[in-house]
Amino acid sequence: MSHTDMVVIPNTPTLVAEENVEKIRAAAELAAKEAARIHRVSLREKKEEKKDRLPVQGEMFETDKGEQIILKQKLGDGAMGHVFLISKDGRAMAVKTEKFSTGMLPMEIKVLLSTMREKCKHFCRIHDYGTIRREYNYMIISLLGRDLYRLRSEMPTRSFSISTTTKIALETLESIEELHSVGYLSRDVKPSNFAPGLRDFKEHKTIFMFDFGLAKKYVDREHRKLKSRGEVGWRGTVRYGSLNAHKRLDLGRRDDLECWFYMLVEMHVGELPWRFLTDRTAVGKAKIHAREEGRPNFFFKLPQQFETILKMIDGYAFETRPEYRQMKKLINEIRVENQCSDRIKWDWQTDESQYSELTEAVSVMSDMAILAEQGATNVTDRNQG
Ligand SMILES: Nc1ncnc2c1ncn2[C@@H]1O[C@H](COP(=O)(O)OP(=O)(O)OP(=O)(O)O)[C@@H](O)[C@H]1O
Repeated sequence: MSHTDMVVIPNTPTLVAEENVEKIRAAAELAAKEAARIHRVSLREKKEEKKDRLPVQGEMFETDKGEQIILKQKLGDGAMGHVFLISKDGRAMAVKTEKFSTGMLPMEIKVLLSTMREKCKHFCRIHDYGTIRREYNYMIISLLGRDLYRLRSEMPTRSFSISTTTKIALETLESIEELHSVGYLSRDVKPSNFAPGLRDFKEHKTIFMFDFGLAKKYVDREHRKLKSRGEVGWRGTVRYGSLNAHKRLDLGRRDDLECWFYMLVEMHVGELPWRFLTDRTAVGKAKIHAREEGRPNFFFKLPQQFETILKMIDGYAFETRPEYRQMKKLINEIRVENQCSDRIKWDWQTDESQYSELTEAVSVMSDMAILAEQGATNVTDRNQG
C-alpha cells in the first residue's frame, strides 16, 4: 500500500501506542511528584525531630498572647524536662517545660485546670500554657518552695519531728483527697512531688502537690468508677510504690495512700528499711517483710496509729473509697497525744521576720542526687496508660 493509500483511522495501533506513552509519562511524572512529596515530608519531619528540644536557662520565648518570658534560674530537672524560675506580671512564677514529643504536660495541664475549676487548695494555679514552634511545651504555674524530699534531706537528723510529720500528713492527705475528688489518681505520690508554698505569697502553711505526669482518670464522663484493668505494668517510683504496683496491677485510690504512708514513715523515721535496695523485686519483698516478721522493727519509732492506718489501707479493695476523714482523725489523735501546737511552725522554718524563701527556692541538693537516692519515676509501658 502506497503512502497516499493510507487511511488514517482514529485509534489505530500506532495512535494507541502513543496514547500509552503519554499515560506512562503522566504516571511517571505523578510518581516522581509523590516521591518528591514524601522526601519533603520526611525532611520536614527530620527537621522537626531536630527541633524537638528542651529550652535552656537564659532563653526567651513568646507566649500566644505575645508576652515575652525569660527563663531565669533552673529550679529543677525532672525525668521529662526542666523547671525554670520566671517573672510574669511582676510576680515570680515557675515554668515547667518538656520536649514537644514527650507529651506528658497535656495531662498535667488537664489535672491543674480541673483542680483550679474546683478551687482546690493544694495545687498550683496554672497561669498559661502552650507550645513553642513544635520544639517544646510549657506551662506557667505558681512558684513553690523546696520539695519535701530536699527539705528532709537538709535536716541534720534527715527526719522531721512528730509535729511537722503529722502536719505534713494532714496537708498531703487533703491534697490526695482533693485530687481524687476531681477524678484523678496521682500514681506517683512521693516527697519530691510535694512542696510548701512561699511565705512571700502567704502560702507557706500549705503543702502543694505537683507533677502529674503519671496521673490518670479513675472515673468516666458520668463519674462512674472505672473497673480494674488487671495487670498493666509498673507505674510509679520504686521506693514508694504500693504492693499492687509491685504486682504490676492497675492502681486505684488505695495505692496513692500506700505511697503516702511510706512517705510519712520515711519523713519521721528518717529512712525506709529498703533504702539501699534498687531492685524492684527486692524492694517489694522488703515491703512485705515490714508487714510480717519485720513489723516490730518497722513500727518501732512510730505512734501506734500508724499501724491502724496501714491496716486500713491494706484492707481496701481497688474500688474502695479511702476513709480520709478517719485517717485525719487518727493523725489528729497523734497530735493531741504529743501536744503538738496548732500554730504551724515547720521544722525547716527559720526566723520568720528576716527570711525570704524566694531567694531560697533553689536547693543546695542537686536533682541528680535526689534521683540517685529515691529512684526516678518509672513507667514501663507508657502506651497502656
Ligand atoms: N511550681 C514549682 N515551683 C518550684 N519548683 C518546682 C515547681 N515545680 C517543679 N519544681 C522543681 O522542679 C523539679 C522537677 O519538677 P517535676 O517533678 O514536676 O518534673 P518531672 O519531670 O515530672 O520530674 P520527676 O522526675 O519527679 O518525674 C521538682 O523536683 C522541683 O524541685
